[in-house]
Amino acid sequence: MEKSRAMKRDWVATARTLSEALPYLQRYDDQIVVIKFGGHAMGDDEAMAGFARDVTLMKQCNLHPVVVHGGGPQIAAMLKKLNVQSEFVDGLRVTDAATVEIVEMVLAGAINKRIVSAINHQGGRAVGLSGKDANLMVCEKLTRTKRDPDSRIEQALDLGFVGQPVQVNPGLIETLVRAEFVPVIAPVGVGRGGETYNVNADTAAGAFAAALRASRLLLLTDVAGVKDADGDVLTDLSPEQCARLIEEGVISGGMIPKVQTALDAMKGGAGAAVILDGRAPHACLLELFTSYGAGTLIRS
Ligand SMILES: Nc1ncnc2c1ncn2[C@@H]1O[C@H](COP(=O)(O)OP(=O)(O)O)[C@@H](O)[C@H]1O
Ligand SMILES: CC(=O)N[C@@H](CCC(=O)OP(=O)(O)O)C(=O)O
Repeated sequence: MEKSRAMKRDWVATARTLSEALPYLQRYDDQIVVIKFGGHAMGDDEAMAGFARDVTLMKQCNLHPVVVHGGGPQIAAMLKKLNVQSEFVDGLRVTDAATVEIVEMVLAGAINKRIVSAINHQGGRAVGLSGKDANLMVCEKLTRTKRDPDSRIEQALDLGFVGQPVQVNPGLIETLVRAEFVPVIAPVGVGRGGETYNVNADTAAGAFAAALRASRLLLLTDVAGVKDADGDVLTDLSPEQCARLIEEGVISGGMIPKVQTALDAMKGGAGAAVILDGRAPHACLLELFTSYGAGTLIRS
């Protein structure tokens, strides 16, 4: 008797949570949400299954998820296995001709199909693509310079086949979304001469979020959100606050391009961006469908 009463209380709480989701389901009805699923956020098979289930639930609720995935740690493991050295400049992998082949194999092959299978296993209809399909993401070679500390002269850095998206053609994605599919996109771009480019997955996700005028860009990473100088997660940030935190050095390392991607995507047409911990169970659902949210919301 005692036990069944306690169970009933749990059911009521569950029903209340479902009921509280109504305004959020209405807000995101027929909206596109781009989700960047980073290599660190992927975790084991159970975490992958949880992510796939949440994505399938979103689609079932008539919210249109578009997944852009990374795979940095998985590329690193494959390069190590094949004895290929790799280095990073400003968080970007210097990518020579041999490396770009391995990057494409890992991202557009193994990881892309793992995510597609996981979503389809949950009853979704995922379709795996890379930026090469239908010229989805046309790139130019990324140019970077570095100031020599002694002469103060800017020197050009050659990162090889690292691409900067210059044109996103989202037509195929829009067609798939309307036909009830879930696009899963590997951040491999195509050059105007047909060459292959390795694109940072945050950058690729931001470019798609802007081109698709997504109502949200969710950047799943391995920290709870953007933290202040005391290490506390900030729930809301404006572009001005982001600029100040970068200037003060509170936002540093890999978080700088992530925040920059969020700001660029918003400038390009996305509604708002959220940086959140992809390893936390149901992170996307909590962010989209509850009043608590998760992570750091960046909006104007
Ligand atoms: N203010 C900050 N708040 C949160 N994380 C920060 C901050 N400044 C720097 N970081 C670092 O940024 C990292 C996230 O960037 P990165 O490792 O490139 O993520 P991913 O591999 O998911 O793309 C965090 O793990 C953290 O070490
Ligand atoms: C140019 C560049 O650095 N490309 C990245 C692409 C994958 C990526 O960004 O994956 P995560 O999001 O898991 O880090 C790389 O080669 O690692």
